[in-house]
Amino acid sequence: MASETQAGQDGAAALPLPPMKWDAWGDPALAKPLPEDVKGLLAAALGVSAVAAAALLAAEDVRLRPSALAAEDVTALAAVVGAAHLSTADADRLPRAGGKSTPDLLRRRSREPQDAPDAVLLPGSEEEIAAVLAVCAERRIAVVPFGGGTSVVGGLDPVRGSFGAVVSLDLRRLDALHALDEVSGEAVLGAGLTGPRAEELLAERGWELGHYPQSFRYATVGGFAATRSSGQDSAGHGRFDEMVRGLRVVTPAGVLDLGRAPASAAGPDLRELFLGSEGVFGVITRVRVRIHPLPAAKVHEAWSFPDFATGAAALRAVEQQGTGPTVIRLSDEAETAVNLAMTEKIGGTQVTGGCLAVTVFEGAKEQAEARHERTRAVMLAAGGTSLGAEPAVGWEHGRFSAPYLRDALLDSGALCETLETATDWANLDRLRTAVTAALQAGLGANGLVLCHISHVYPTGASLYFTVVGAQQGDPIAQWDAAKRAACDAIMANGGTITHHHAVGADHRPWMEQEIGPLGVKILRAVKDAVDPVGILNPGKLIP
Ligand SMILES: Cc1cc2nc3c(=O)[nH]c(=O)nc-3n(C[C@H](O)[C@H](O)[C@H](O)COP(=O)(O)OP(=O)(O)OC[C@H]3O[C@@H](n4cnc5c(N)ncnc54)[C@H](O)[C@@H]3O)c2cc1C
Repeated sequence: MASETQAGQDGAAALPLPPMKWDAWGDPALAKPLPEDVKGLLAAALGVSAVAAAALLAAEDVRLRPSALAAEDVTALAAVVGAAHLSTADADRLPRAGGKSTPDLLRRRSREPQDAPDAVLLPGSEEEIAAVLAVCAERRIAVVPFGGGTSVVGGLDPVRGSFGAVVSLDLRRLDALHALDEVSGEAVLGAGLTGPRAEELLAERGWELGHYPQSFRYATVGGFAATRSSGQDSAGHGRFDEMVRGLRVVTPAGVLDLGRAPASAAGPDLRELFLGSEGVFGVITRVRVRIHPLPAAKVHEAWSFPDFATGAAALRAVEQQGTGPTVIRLSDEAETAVNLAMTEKIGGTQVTGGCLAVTVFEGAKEQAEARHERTRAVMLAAGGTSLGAEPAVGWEHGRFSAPYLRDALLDSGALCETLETATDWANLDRLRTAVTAALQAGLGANGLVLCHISHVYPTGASLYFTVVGAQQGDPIAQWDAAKRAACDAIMANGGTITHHHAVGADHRPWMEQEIGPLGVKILRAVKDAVDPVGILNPGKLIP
């Protein structure tokens, strides 16, 4: 890596690196190239050509903009976290340069100078975080809280805003299980715990949180809370924000400890202000969550529906009758046809025609079986045909692998990205049709638009779109145009700008339409109260 950073600060990483590769998803050992037959299919059906793909760069060839942190700022911050927990080395800045959206990954391939935080700090306690925020407010340095680094909405963009420099506040050292209350079924988790580590610590005592987003292996507890994340088991365990009983948040104006009782009538619930606050109002340091005993049994069943509308009606009936699946999801015809729900079978023989649905049930053995039987009856009555357990087991087996597939697609010259929204059941078809049409128009005739439902509520559901097309010209601009068209279609057709990916920088232009000008004014007023200098995560969430 070449930059004109302060002398001696270039070179080897001084801090522990994030576990993910800096320019791709996850563990490089698990990355797989696309099989030749899938490449052939992509070339024939979508005109995808590997020639279009910008090559990956070696880390040494990346040029970062130089660190703008003054020597006195480095000294002041090192006095708080310790010199061993601060770095301005490019090798530490590069892996915190952004999140893992497709534009993020494509930007990492650029030979032009890339944006990166001016320094990385690893605080070890709430006191250190409070002191870092005080130094940054006084010295006018912006701060981007960094959890697992899996944002797909530009939530980690190293924006300096009106400040002279920006630092990444990597929260990985807040990784303790602080308390486990087996009587109430609650645990207090450090914000920097990754999903697997949190589950491991709970499992040692026989408990589970049950939050499994596709980014589970790398995302953190603080990140889940800061983005209102939703996991694949949301039908059984709820969204992450529904699991949160309490939060500790360090703001530049002081510390908040929110959530005193299982329920309260003491005015508006301030936890809600910090859930989904995306590092703009404060740094979440601890999260008190509802937990449940590790399930003793699991039952799987997959289903085929003749079309998406029939399948969606079945999911609605299951949710409205409360029959209790832990997982319930439905792929549309296009997603079913390419076997996207079962990553390891992509491009292979079709598992079913029509639309594939997956259900999983958990709990004590009798509970899981009873939930399965009740749900089964509703699915049959709604026109479903059982495919047995195997396709649902297959989905579960490959459920964290799809992001590796995206890397392989990008390398092969395909453009691949996702977006999501939610609406009421009565509006689901209208919204899906409008967003599909907008994405299709944005990608051109050869683009493939796939959709699934993966989160259901008594009154509505999420819609998750995956697009695959040929990279043409500047793929970042190509996706930007398609995404803008889709976001406009979402707003015009009664959807929310995001169901679980959050707002970040990418959805910020639509926030005023989402919550109205008075809503924006309220968020700005809260920002002024908790972060009067405005150092926290500039350019995100609030328009
Ligand atoms: C391949 C892939 C699949 C995904 N699948 C899902 C999914 O199934 N469900 C889902 O909900 N999301 C999903 N996401 C999105 C992402 O994983 C979530 O938004 C996740 O909750 C982010 O957690 P993180 O720890 O990685 O946070 P980061 O990406 O590090 O940060 C996200 C935002 O929160 C802020 N932040 C992080 N930690 C804190 C903290 N402690 N205090 C204050 N602010 C903080 C950051 O500043 C940033 O604005 C996916 C992303 C990818 C790349």
